[in-house]
Amino acid sequence: MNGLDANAWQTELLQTLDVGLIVLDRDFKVCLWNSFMVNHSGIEAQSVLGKSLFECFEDLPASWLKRKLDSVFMLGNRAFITWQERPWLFRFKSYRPFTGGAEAMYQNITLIPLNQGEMGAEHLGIMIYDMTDAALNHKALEGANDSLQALSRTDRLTELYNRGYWEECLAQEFQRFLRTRQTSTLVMLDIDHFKAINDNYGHQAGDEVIRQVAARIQLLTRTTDLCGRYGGEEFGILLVNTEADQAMQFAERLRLRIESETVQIGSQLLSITVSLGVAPCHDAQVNHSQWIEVADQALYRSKQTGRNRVTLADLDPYEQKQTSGNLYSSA
Ligand SMILES: Nc1nc2c(ncn2[C@@H]2O[C@H](COP(=O)(O)OP(=O)(O)OP(=O)(O)O)[C@@H](O)[C@H]2O)c(=O)[nH]1
Repeated sequence: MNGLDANAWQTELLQTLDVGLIVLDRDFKVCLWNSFMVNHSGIEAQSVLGKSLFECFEDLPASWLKRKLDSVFMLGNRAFITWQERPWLFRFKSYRPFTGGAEAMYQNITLIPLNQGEMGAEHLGIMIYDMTDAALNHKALEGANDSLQALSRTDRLTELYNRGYWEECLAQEFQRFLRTRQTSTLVMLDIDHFKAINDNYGHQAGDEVIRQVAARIQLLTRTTDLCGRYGGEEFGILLVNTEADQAMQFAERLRLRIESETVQIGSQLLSITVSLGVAPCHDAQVNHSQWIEVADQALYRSKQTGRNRVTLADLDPYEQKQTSGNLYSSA
């Protein structure tokens, strides 16, 4: 085989390669434009050969790309641009049926210095790899992981956080309090006489009451607050960056809201009340479990003293303030 033949089949191979191939000179003028580029850009080689790439493709990120190309020309090192860094350089449609979901073809780019001399490379090859399948698979996997993570944190009945994840958040918040001394306050809430609802109206009615109480909690809290289902009909609400008096006002508002809105079960309208315990984070608590314990004691006190009320925990358990109806009182 002579040199001319070798040149011919090498050119033929480059033309049919399923990879985009462009060769540029130092003025960014196009010296080679293979059939992959013709097929995907819709622009024939004779329309771009001898012209500046940046004149032919005005939507290229010119200053960013020129910087990259110049450094390959000068330093003579290869450079890579991945689809994660920049999804595409040339905005090509993605035709393959499997990758129909992609807005455009995802690309990995390799920049290769060619004809290296003392003054750096004289030419530069740009290779464009179609990464659409890999990128979409990667994104689908990420999406599935996100959904799985959300599912593993969520209580199925109420769509609030489940106990495990909510406690993790509380433990983190407790650590943050130790570092920053910024007070957050915990509100524990339990539905009153819930067993009677189950007994009188059935378990499904009980579930609906739990769902409705959760919906009201979600409605009255901010997105930064962390609401979880702690047990059957008990909920934990962590009010981030909130002092005890503001938390008491919140808890009283929530209590009133639940008391004033009936829950419809079939043709019946049920009146629901809840008891609450409020506990700000405090130095006297050694960990988040003690924090829950203190709030739970205040909740227990609300139950003991008649239910449908809010009790503020005190480090001295005999010094608890309460609200019931519209009145604040001391126990
Ligand atoms: N429907 C339903 N019931 C539940 C669920 N989890 C726990 N329970 C029931 O909730 C009831 C809780 O009753 P108790 O702990 O005696 O409390 P209570 O009747 O609310 O009384 P007080 O809290 O003292 O006002 C029990 O009957 C549990 O079986 C649930 O997911 N769905």
